Amino acid sequence: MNDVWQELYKTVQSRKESHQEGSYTSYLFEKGIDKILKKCGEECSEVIIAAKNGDNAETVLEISDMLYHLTVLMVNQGISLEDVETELEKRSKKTGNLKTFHQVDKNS
Ligand SMILES: N=c1c2ncn([C@@H]3O[C@H](COP(=O)(O)OP(=O)(O)OP(=O)(O)O)[C@@H](O)[C@H]3O)c2ncn1[C@@H]1O[C@H](COP(=O)(O)O)[C@@H](O)[C@H]1O
Repeated sequence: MNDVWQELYKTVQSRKESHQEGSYTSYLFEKGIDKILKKCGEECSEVIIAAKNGDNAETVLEISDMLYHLTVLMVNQGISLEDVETELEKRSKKTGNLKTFHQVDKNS
């Protein structure tokens, strides 16, 4: 997964650096942040509906769409894969998080 995601990240980065004719990614960068965020929101809703319907094949497609659009968002904002990896790594060192999250829930 890491290799595929790294490859995708590089492709998306190259689309940001130079416009490519017929590229959907270039189209998103041209439209800008509002469009990118709108697509992230849409894809998230589609993941929810597919999962709620118990359709795993459709859910996999929608998760992939979402990961792609999140990757475009990351590149747009200058967030690297390593930034996310570092955060996940940091969290992986801490288990037994139920109480922490429960407290956050109660306070919100
Ligand atoms: N992973 C993806 C990927 N997932 C989804 N999509 C596109 O995302 C779009 C979303 O579809 P929707 O039906 O939601 O939206 P739409 O109506 O087509 O378009 P909108 O006007 O709503 O944006 C479709 O056009 C898909 O083709 C993707 N487009 C590109 N990639 C990756 O990006 C690489 C570069 O692609 P290009 O930038 O097109 O060269 C590809 O090789 C892939 O690896």
